[in-house]
Amino acid sequence: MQQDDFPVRISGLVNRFGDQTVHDDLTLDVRKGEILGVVGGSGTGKSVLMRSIIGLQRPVAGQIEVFGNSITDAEPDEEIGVRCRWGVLFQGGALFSTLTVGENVQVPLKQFYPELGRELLREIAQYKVMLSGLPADATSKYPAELSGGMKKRAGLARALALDPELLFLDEPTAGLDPIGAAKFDQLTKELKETLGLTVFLITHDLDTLYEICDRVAVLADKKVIAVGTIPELLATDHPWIQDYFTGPRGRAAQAAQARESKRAMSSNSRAMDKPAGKGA
Ligand SMILES: Nc1ncnc2c1ncn2[C@@H]1O[C@H](COP(=O)(O)OP(=O)(O)OP(=O)(O)O)[C@@H](O)[C@H]1O
Repeated sequence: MQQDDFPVRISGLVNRFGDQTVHDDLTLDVRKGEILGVVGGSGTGKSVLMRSIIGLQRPVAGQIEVFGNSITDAEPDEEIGVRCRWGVLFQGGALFSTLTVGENVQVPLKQFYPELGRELLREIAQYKVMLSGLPADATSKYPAELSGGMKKRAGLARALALDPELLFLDEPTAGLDPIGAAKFDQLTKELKETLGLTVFLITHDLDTLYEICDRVAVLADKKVIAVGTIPELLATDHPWIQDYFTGPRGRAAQAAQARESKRAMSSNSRAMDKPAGKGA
């Protein structure tokens, strides 16, 4: 694999707050076009890792490259070119409460493309809102007028504003009901496939991991202790990985995915059995 095959490369990362070491010699590569699930117990440093990648957290040591550009060495001005190639959905959406959804989506557009006219800004924002599965009239609403699920979608619309190649999602399904969470998962997968995105997805949601993640990176002991497909992870004997994936919730998610695959296969084979011709 070549440099271009890894939009994000992290090596030797160290993050500390006072005498608390969060990451110690952490290494991780994100492959182009994958949905990489990032899991780990609470406080293991998943969000700090994401913030380090997008330049919001200055690490104590280590190298982070995004699209071949060093984030760790760069001056703030140098990062701009790379920054517009990613979008971020923060935990809770992080929408500006005094702006409408449409105006929220316009924020990064105005920042990176100040020359865009008002009408074009409005049209792009409207398109991103609809791409995120919100009704068109959500554009003129304020965050306080939206449900939790709609806020996530509004945050997603803003993350997609600049047509990113790389999308960061921090616990996108947290707080959603199971149906809303499943719909958000499907939307993420569809966006990845249609827009050719690479997705860095922090989650505690086992259904999300089983349904849409190509690989999963596990944070524990201040490092990424394993990265691979779920079957590959299951083949390791790390106790946290075993507890996480084979505990009651892990087994339930695995069973749900097996049922879903069976249902998809039987509806595919019914479609193939159908005789072609008039009315078929
Ligand atoms: N700005 C900060 N100042 C001091 N400590 C911080 C700061 N940001 C994060 N931490 C600490 O770093 C550790 C990792 O935090 P982080 O938010 O990355 O965890 P996480 O794995 O995302 O957790 P969760 O799954 O609960 O969201 C925590 O102990 C947290 O208190």
